[in-house]
Amino acid sequence: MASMFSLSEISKTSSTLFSAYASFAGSMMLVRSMANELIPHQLRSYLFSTFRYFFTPLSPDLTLAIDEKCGMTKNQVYEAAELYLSTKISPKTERLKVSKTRKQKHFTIAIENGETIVDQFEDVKLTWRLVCTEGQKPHSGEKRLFELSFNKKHREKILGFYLPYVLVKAEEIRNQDRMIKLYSRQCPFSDDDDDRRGSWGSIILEHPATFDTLAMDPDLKKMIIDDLERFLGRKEYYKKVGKAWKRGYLLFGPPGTGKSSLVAAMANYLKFDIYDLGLSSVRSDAELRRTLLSTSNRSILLIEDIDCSSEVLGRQVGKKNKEEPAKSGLTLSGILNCIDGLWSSCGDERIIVFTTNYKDRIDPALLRPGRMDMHINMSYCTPDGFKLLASNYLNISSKHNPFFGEIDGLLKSAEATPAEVAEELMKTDDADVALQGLVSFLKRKRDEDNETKNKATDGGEVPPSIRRLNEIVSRFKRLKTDGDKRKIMTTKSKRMVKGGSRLRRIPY
Ligand SMILES: Nc1ncnc2c1ncn2[C@@H]1O[C@H](COP(=O)(O)OP(=O)(O)OP(=O)(O)O)[C@@H](O)[C@H]1O
Ligand SMILES: [Mg+2]
Repeated sequence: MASMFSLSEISKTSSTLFSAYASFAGSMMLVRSMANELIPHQLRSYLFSTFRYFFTPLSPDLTLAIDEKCGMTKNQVYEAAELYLSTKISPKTERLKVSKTRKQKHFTIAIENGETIVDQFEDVKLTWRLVCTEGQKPHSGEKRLFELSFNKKHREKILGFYLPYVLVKAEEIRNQDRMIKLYSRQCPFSDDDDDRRGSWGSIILEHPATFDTLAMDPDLKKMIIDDLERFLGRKEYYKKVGKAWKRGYLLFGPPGTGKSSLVAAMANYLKFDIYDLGLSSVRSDAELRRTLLSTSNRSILLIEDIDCSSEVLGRQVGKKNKEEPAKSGLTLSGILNCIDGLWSSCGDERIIVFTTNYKDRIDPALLRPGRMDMHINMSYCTPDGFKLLASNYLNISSKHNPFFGEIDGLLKSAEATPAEVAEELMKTDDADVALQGLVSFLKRKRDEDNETKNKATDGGEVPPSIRRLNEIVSRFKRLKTDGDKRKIMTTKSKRMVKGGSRLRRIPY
């Protein structure tokens, strides 16, 4: 056919095309290498980006790059995003990273390099993407960042509301998985081992007490929870009024009324660690300062049985035996000043709790107005307290139960602690038998109380030393049966062993 090219013509055309392309490519390479030689690097990248700007269609999206680090420190937004996104993983995600340390309760799940997650915030659709690249400098390791893309018109909303929302959500997730620790001071067996003195050892606090399981006056309980909530939300307020962001509680009441349980409930509620400071092991102000400085924010500093500590604290004043060196150079007001001074200059979200069985015996410095923000009286078991314990321990309510009325009446005339009532309720699974046992126990208690009162009226007031002895005996009886429940919180726990003439705690 006339219109058809002959084979030789086709090969001629293609060889012409090829040589034209080769010469074009050659000239481009030449131009490029000349440009590399002649145009400085910065100008070159500017020209390229301008070129790209004019020749690529305008994107309606904005991408925020959220680097893992800000210089040397961790980027809070990156950390929060990592946690937040672990709850947003969709079934479409193809690669995930799973990890767990020995002490973590749950697996940590995170997306892998290149994976994307789509999130919705009000009417805005957002896309998160994890990008991992090799660091540019040798040994600089992997560089990780999240890219967050969304429509440009939502910039204000995302920066002003969405990212703060991610930070809050991440904090909530962190708190859910956070394990609360109970710190105690490590005390070396040799008094000369100064290096280890004052350092803290910790175990995971697995005390089950919560505000729901605590038998106490419902109004008081609500007041404490409200107080804690208000405290947590008042960071700016404390700053404004120029006060350290801390709160002090003095818990007082007879043994077994739930002081230590309340501290555990507070810690569980706030997700704060507890630092249990046994004052008897602190030898000097310097040691105390060092010890307190190594406690962390969002924690409760617990000083149990402060009335007993005052004996330790007073030793340097009333040293009876001149041969025996003073073990403590501390006074309570010295300690309080140290705590005040340190915490007004460093540390946030601190709670201090002192407990005592005898409020009337403690140093007036502690009771001075403004020192402890709340004085909480943990009292004997009330009818309301009993109802809660019955529901928790036996899963029964007051409805149609013939024992409840009688027990309510008995609780008004006999002083029984929640620990004693709980002890009776735990004796058997049969609710009626347990309640019957509690009735007999309360009657016995009431008769004993009356007997003591009668003796007091017959032969004058019971001397304080006898009263104290009675209290110690009843406390001991309770301890013997209730010991295993107390082992975590109390300072008189199994962690103590006898060493020489003193009781010493086993370091963790
Ligand atoms: N108010 C309460 N509500 C619920 N359980 C309680 C309460 N008080 C005591 N218990 C029970 O008694 C046990 C001992 O209580 P806890 O150690 O809290 O008393 P405490 O007031 O600290 O005593 P102590 O003055 O001897 O240190 C708890 O583990 C708990 O089982
Ligand atoms: Mg206690």
